[in-house]
This record gives sequence, structure tokens and C-alpha cells, in this order.
Amino acid sequence: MHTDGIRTDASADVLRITGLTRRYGRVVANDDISLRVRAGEVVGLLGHNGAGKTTLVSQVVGLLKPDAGEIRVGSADAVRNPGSARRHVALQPQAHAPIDGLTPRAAIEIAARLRGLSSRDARAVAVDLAAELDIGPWLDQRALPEGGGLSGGIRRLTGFAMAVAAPTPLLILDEPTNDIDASRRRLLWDAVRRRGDLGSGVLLVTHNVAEAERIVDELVILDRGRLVADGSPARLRGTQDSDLRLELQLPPEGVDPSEEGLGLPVLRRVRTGRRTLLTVAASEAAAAVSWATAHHAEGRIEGFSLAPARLEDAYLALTEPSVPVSDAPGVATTTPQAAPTSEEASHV
Ligand SMILES: Nc1ncnc2c1ncn2[C@@H]1O[C@H](COP(=O)(O)OP(=O)(O)OP(=O)(O)O)[C@@H](O)[C@H]1O
Repeated sequence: MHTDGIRTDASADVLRITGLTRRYGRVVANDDISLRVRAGEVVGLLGHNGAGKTTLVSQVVGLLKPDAGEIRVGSADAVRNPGSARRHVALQPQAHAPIDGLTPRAAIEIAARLRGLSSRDARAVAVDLAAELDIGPWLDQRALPEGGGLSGGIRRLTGFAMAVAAPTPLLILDEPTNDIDASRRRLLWDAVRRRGDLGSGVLLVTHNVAEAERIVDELVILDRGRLVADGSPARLRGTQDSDLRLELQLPPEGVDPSEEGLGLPVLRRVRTGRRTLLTVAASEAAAAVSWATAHHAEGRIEGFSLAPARLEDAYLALTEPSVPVSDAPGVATTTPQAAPTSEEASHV
């Protein structure tokens, strides 16, 4: 790798946000949000569409002024002095980088030169990043207007490469995996983790909870402008590592037979569309499978699967307006056991 690590105090905050509030008219897009990113740490910022993620990022990089609150990037005050804060930040925005007329090689080299690398180092960085992200075959293919020349995925990966062309104390990635195929997404996640391991603090905005879980140190979950939970994936998962998730595919009419109870304790229930996710203890695996098999045979569910409980279950429980849990026999609790930081967190 050509990208050297950056020297920072391992425990230093590269981003500290306190009491951040931003309104658009009556919409409170960020409501009293506090979070930190330390050097070497990858922090995932999760939330549904409209949760307030991009609004937060835009304030960190000085594109929007907060109504209240503080943002410090390293020791710089990003609200009063956005120019000095920006020198410590690289951003991959949600929108594609404007590279029409350029090849990925030229775009990455330009980004590296703008960050102060020599032309020789910039050339080497472009080659290294193309190998790391497996975009070599497109390195000299020109992007054309209206999405021509390069696919959305290759444009997105080029945008990532431009953001990381030179190491910065803080790296902000806004939905970096959009449009990217599964195998290159894996390379990209590894590349994001590597930037943390090399010393950057990374703020990663994503919808992809299941994949992000693998590489983040901390997570912050926003819901309608408010921070509803934060902590490590294990803490937010809030279940024993041995807990299982029983996923039910419901029939088209959407009637959920598990609402009548399974005859075994259900630690958490989340309903999303025609799916119900039930968290059960590993010791109940046989009983859960036998219940699901019988209901499948009767046509009351279309299918089911049993797998280790995942962060996605807790995330959905924190952010979905899910059905109230019945008092049906056997349903022990529905309150997420993650450590929510506000009352909204327990709306399940
Ligand atoms: N320029 C704007 N004018 C008015 N309202 C806005 C503006 N930008 C965002 N909003 C509103 O602020 C809220 C937060 O939007 P934001 O784009 O920050 O969410 P997000 O979490 O980034 O969503 P997505 O995942 O869809 O990108 C939403 O209710 C949105 O409609």
C-alpha cells in the first residue's frame, strides 16, 4: 500500500459533536445530537431515509450552519472556522463525484495532487487504489456526460478512491456502497476498515446495517433527527451471542400467526412488511423450528429461516414503527435490550 498511516494520538477525538441542532422550517433534521469519532475508529451512522445523516455531515464539512451546538474537528472549531476544519477532513459525498470528461486515473491523481502529493506519488496512489478496489480495467476509460462511459459502481468506487487518495485525520463516507456489486462491496468494506487501522477516524453513513456490522467499532443510530441509540455492535445487538433469529415470511394477506404466541419465550419481535423477525434463545431452537415447520405445512407462513441474531434486528426494532407486541402467551418482552439513549428507543 502506498497510503501511509497518519500519526495521531490513538485515543484523540478527531470529531466531537455536541448538542447539534439544525432545522429546515418546522422539520428538525438534527435534534440535539452528540457523538464522537476517535483516531483509528470506524463509526457507522445509521438511519432510514430522512433520519438526518446528510444534514449532519453537511454541517461537519461547513456546507450548512447549525442552529445550535458545537462541532470540533481535531482542535478546530468547524462552525466558526470551517476552512481550517476542512483541511483535516476528506468527504465522499452521497452524490457522484463530478468526473465527466476524466478517467478514474486522472480523477484520483488530481484528488491526490490537491491534497499535496507529488505527481509521482499521485500516480502511484492511483495504481495502488485501482488494485485495492479492483477497478484496474476501467482506470483509463473516460466518464461521459449523463452517466455514459463508466457504470455507477465504478464512478462510486472512483469517488471513494478520490476521498482516500491522501490520508486525513477524519474521513467521512456518505453511502459509499451504493451501486456497487457484491464482490467489490466486500473489497470496499475492507478498504474502509483499513483506513481506520491506518489511523484515520472514519464516519461511515450507510443503510447497509448487515454489512457495516462487520467493520465498525461504534454505531450511532438516528431516527427522525434524534439519536436513538449508540454503542458497539455487540452492545446494540443487545442479545447473547447465542441468541437466534427466527425469520418468518408471511402470506400475502400479511396475517402473522406468531402474534398468537409460539409457546416459547420470544425476546424481541420486529415486523417489517411481510416479514417478522423473532429473537429466541438458542435453547429454544428445536421448539422454534417445530412451530415454524407446522405453520409452514398448514400454509400459515410462506417460509422461515433460523440464524444467529444480528445487529439488523436491533436496528429495525429501534427505528421501525412496528406492531405492538401482544400479550400472547410465550411472548416475554419486546423492548430492545440495546442500551437506548432516549425514550424513543423503546417504542417497540
Ligand atoms: N434542503 C432542505 N430543505 C428542507 N428540508 C430538508 C432539506 N434537506 C433535508 N431536509 C429534510 O431534513 C430531514 C433530514 O434529511 P437528510 O437528507 O439529512 O436525511 P438522511 O438521513 O441523509 O436521508 P437519506 O438516507 O435519504 O439520504 C428530512 O426530513 C428531509 O426531508
